[in-house]
Amino acid sequence: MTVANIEHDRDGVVWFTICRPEKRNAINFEVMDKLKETIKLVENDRQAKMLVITGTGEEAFCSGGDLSQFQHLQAEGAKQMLKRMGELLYSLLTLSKPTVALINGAAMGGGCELASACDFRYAKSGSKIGFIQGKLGITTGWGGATMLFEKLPYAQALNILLRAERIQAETMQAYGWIDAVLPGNDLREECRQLLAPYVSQSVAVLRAYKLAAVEKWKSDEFRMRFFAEISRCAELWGSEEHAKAVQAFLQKS
Ligand SMILES: CC[C@H](C(=O)O)C(=O)SCCNC(=O)CCNC(=O)[C@H](O)C(C)(C)COP(=O)(O)OP(=O)(O)OC[C@H]1O[C@@H](n2cnc3c(N)ncnc32)[C@H](O)[C@@H]1OP(=O)(O)O
Repeated sequence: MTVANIEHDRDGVVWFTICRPEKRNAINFEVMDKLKETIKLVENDRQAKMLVITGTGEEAFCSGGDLSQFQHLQAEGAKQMLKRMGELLYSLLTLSKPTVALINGAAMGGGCELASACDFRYAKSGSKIGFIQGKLGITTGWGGATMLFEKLPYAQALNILLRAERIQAETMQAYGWIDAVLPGNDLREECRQLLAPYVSQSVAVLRAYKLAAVEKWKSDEFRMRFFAEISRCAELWGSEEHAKAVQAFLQKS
């Protein structure tokens, strides 16, 4: 059973679907490998115009890191895992083609960071969005805070991170993090309708505009901030608060 599906639309849209509904599309090392492969494919495929990332099922887009797999990671192992996914989201953020997170349900923890690395976020009405890492005794560990501070007004970004709460998609739209709330009767078709004006442009035009946007994130200063956030999360990873919070979650399940 594959952990992710990659599909190519005739209009140049590449669809990456996480296929772990039994874990609410949690990200493990296999998903990371598939995502890395897809980002490289979209970057190098002249026919690829856009990348859409979504999840399988009605319940969740992505529930973040796979706690059942990552709970056993100690200091160095945790740091390597966080940096590995951080590099992936950095490459997604700076991909030279427009990207979309199609939020088909709950987005929690690193799932919100995955969506934050995309250019657009379209959410099914009623989806819950949770930068809840603070409640686990850690911070965002895949660059999510740095990206939020880049994409939202400072106080709004800090409000979302410090609250560490589950927030309705409609509210996150008012905050400026969600770009469109969709009925979700046929979510992919509703997404395709939003993308139609974009994919009518040539790959060269889409790529040129995206590069105009991401050049600023290719600076050493931005990368330093992005990976300093990850190092701070790694420091908190070993805290007793984090261990207890993870165990509490896994034992409730
Ligand atoms: C690695 C760091 C990273 C970062 O922030 O940088 C992180 O993402 S840390 C992880 C943060 N994520 C979470 O804490 C989210 C945990 N999940 C949930 O809050 C809920 O599952 C939710 C809202 C996504 C969906 O709720 P729902 O009621 O629909 O489902 P259940 O909670 O009953 O879960 C069903 C089933 O899936 C398993 N599950 C869900 N999320 C994860 C996860 N992140 N890792 C591993 N497993 C997960 C859950 O244990 C249940 O399994 P079952 O065997 O059926 O009991």
